Amino acid sequence: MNNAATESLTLEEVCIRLAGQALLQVNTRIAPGEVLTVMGPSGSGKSTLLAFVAGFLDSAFDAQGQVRLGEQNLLTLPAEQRGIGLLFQDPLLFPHLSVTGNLRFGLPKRTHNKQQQIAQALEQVGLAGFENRDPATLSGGQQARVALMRLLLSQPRAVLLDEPFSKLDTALRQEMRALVFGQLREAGLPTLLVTHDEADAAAAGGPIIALG
Ligand SMILES: Nc1ncnc2c1ncn2[C@@H]1O[C@H](COP(=O)(O)OP(=O)(O)OP(=O)(O)O)[C@@H](O)[C@H]1O
Repeated sequence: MNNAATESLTLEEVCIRLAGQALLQVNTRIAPGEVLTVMGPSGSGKSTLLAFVAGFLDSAFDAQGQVRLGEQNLLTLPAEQRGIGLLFQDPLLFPHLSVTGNLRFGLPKRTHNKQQQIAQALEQVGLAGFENRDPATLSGGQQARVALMRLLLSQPRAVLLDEPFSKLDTALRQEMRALVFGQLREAGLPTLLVTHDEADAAAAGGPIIALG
């Protein structure tokens, strides 16, 4: 779609504390196109780590360390300027907007050929001709595909995935893993995946760290 990204996402000596107790420690570098999987029991701090990187960590936590994209320190930037794309278990499409409206929302304001980019994005995920559909009329898998393309059209510099396949049925889950990881690799995006599912980690094909 666009030129592949070339930046690494670096989490250097990250230590997050809650009520005076260390919750998690991470020291890692995610290469362009690589997916780092974070696993761990409920309450071990997986979502907290994503919130820290994305820029919306609750003030109940005390965080130390550095987060860098390429050479840029992300921690001094507000969430909306970090260039981080997020995918959750729910596609979170805007129900009052058509598929096109949702994808337009992802596109940077000054994009030329918006309609053409949207049509190409839909074609890439087997949804050619779905431009005017209402999200409520799409299947779960179709909604997940639109959410993925909205993310990619927003030209993020890194991606965070929080249990992105957990609400899909088994067959669809396998298909979406291949699609999501394939697209992220092709786009060269460093990606942090939080999951409980070892098959997700295997499909991601990258290193795994365990919290807790
Ligand atoms: N806003 C908050 N204020 C205080 N404590 C919080 C807050 N959010 C989460 N916690 C606590 O921080 C710890 C880590 O929570 P977190 O949601 O990161 O875990 P998780 O590994 O993502 O769990 P799960 O797998 O269940 O989603 C938990 O003990 C949780 O109760």
